[in-house]
Amino acid sequence: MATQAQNKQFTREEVAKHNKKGDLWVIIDAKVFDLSRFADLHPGGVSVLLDEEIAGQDATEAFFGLHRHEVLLKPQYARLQIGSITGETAEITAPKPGELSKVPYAEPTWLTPVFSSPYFKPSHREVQKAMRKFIDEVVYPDAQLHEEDGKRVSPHVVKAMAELGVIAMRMGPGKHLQGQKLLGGVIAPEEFDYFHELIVHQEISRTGARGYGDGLLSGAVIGLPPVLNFGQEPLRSKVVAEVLSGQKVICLAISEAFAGSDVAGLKTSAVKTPDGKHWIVNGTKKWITNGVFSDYFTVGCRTEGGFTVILVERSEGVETKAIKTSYSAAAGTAFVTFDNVLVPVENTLGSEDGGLLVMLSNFNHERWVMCASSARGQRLVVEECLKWANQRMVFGKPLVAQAVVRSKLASMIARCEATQNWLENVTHQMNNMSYKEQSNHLAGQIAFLKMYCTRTAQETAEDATQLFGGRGITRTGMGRFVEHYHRTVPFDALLGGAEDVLADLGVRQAMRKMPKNSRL
Ligand code: HEM
Repeated sequence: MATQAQNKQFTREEVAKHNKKGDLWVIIDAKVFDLSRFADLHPGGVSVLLDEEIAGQDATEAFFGLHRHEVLLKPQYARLQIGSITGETAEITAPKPGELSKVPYAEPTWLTPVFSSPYFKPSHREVQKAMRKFIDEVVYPDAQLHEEDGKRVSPHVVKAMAELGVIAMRMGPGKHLQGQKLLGGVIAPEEFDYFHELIVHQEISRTGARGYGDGLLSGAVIGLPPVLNFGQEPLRSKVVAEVLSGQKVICLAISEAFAGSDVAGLKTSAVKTPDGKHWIVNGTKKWITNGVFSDYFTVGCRTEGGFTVILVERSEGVETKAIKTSYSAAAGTAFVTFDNVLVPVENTLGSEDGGLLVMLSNFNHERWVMCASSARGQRLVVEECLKWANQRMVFGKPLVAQAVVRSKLASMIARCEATQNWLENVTHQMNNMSYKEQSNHLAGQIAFLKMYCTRTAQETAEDATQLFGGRGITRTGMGRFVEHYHRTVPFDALLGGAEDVLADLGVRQAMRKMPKNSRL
């Protein structure tokens, strides 16, 4: 809110008199700023402020060519405003928490005025509204802070996510939602479908903080379903309740330095004790998201007759070390070692030697979640690029006046729209198929969708970096989201199956369904 001093009115002529060192005012978007004392502290230096086209003048265009709007919203800079220009009103406003963006293509069509959708009902909009407000107000500030300092998600965010049922909603529709007051009662658990879940993931992805986003208990999205679907009572209810309430953290521990997409090549072993009451687990796991701060590990193990999934609790013999990856340490990415870890046989998830089924039934949902986030991440970059191309002046014209820039924007927008539309179609199929049918019919579709999402995401990252130039490789300032996106986008192309592996899977699935009587 404007202070009394900020309500003062000045003419442009009055402002023009304050144009020297020690007495320096500028106009930005009809607001008058006194930079007299700030000039020496200005990160961009003093000389640029003393330029005759800036000092005492309207610096709006110069300012927005060099700074993000958020600079003016920071309290230490906002208080430099001393008033406004008589008879003029500021035009540039920051989006309010929870608001939809008005920038074209910054929202999917179902959230764009006048457009309609066959898929989304009023309850989806209600969930979207509640999620956006929650993300903007509670999660976004924490995300920006910890993406940078590498610390894990703050306890107040975990608490709020648990209370609003966000952790549970990220696991999809199902019995685990029963008894949860989702988003304070905005949606009944039995009404919750895959489109509601799609919204939850896409709103989270808007934080533009990829490492923190994974640190936001993504381990549960992939590590808890095996417990939920294959765990034995009473362990199942205990672990599910602990994780959904945010008291305990779980992760999925499958990939190893020895094998990633090649599940059959895993070396971590589980051998029964002579009395048959325990497993003894030995081995290592690598790139385990949330592993650093996990209490439970859903572990893929080699067993005598094949492959078994076992829930290992953090206990003697379990150690986790942080791995430095190209995104934030807030994700808690770990190298995990199991050294003669004793685990009760009741912790077996699914049947002994039947671990492949446990893993495979998890994959479709996991990959679809990644598609949801990836598609929304691309859209965020489209919005950044549209704003930049519009406000950045080059050769005396906005960047968007260049045909080559428009061509890049066109490709970005087309990829983004194609991805979201395919994603919505797949989501509709998920809503109308049983879990088993999904495994049978959607594994190929989802594999191709993920391959397409992550390839197009990388193309968009490249194009965006070109548009932002040096700022696209700078971690602060105008291009900070583009730099971040370009640096972290390869994660999506690797997690949940590398692109080439998924492409191959999709084609093999299709060939299996080829009719025997079909010929050219
Ligand atoms: C209220 C007035 C201003 C404030 C609070 C301010 C603040 C800042 C801050 C925080 C930065 C660091 C980069 C960032 O985080 O975006 C910066 C950089 C810079 N500022 Fe300002 N600034 C102001 C006005 C201006 C004006 C009028 C100019 C005119 C030319 C200017 C020129 C620059 C330049 C050249 C940089 C370096 C940009 C870069 O490294 O890409 N600033 N300013």
